[in-house]
Amino acid sequence: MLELKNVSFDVPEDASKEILHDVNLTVENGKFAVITGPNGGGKSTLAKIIAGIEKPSSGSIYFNGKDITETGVTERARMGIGYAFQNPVRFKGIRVKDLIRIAVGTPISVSEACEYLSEVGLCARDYIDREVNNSLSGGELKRIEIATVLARKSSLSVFDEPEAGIDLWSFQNLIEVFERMQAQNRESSILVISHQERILNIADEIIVISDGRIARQGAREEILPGLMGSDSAVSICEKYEKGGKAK
Ligand SMILES: Nc1ncnc2c1ncn2[C@@H]1O[C@H](COP(=O)(O)OP(=O)(O)OP(=O)(O)O)[C@@H](O)[C@H]1O
Repeated sequence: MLELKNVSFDVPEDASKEILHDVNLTVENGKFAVITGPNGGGKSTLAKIIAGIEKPSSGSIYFNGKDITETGVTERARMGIGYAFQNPVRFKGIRVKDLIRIAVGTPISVSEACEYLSEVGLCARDYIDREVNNSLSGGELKRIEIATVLARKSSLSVFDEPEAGIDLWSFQNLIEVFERMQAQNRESSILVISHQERILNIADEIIVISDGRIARQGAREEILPGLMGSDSAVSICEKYEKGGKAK
């Protein structure tokens, strides 16, 4: 279980600019939680704090009862927190198969590495020996990164806008990937940052972040109807950008 208690974050160079204010959040084991809300609300910052890339200015983070506030990204990965960036990093000189092997953490065969690529809809033989550099398209890179998170088999997997740059077919595949992840390990949790209605529709819990604060959080059945209001997930952003509250 992940717990954030009174987490705040201000820009290191300018302490007067607080990006997250007093965030309290719990993701129980086995849950699929989605964080949504308007652009610039603080979602990616929160994901980076959970992954250990950024340290909160105040507050505490607990993972399975252990205080991990001071631990860095590598240690958190070892503890079972996987993270996929909004904009994945390119690694010149590293091949896709190496990246997957690093994620698994133990030596694996090429065909085992290929299975993870197939999971995200990539034709494995076309990609397994490719370098993770600028020659990969944004959508390909995004899917390869999702494959590495699958390979990690983390107990908590955090995905920052996994749908960004992904075509419609792959998007449906992505939903199935999440469903399979949870079916394979009922205790594993997934935390996704997304604006997509189809991802919100499969969430157990929805957390709305606006202006650095949790505006709403609760079960999907409770939160989603107020967000959808008119007809689409776009209304989430519009409502909050106008300073409105979800009903
Ligand atoms: N290092 C930084 N220095 C200054 N401002 C920052 C820094 N990091 C983030 N911010 C600001 O903090 C706010 C929250 O950013 P964040 O990326 O967390 O938002 P988000 O909710 O993920 O947005 P989006 O939906 O557009 O991805 C934004 O206004 C952003 O410009």
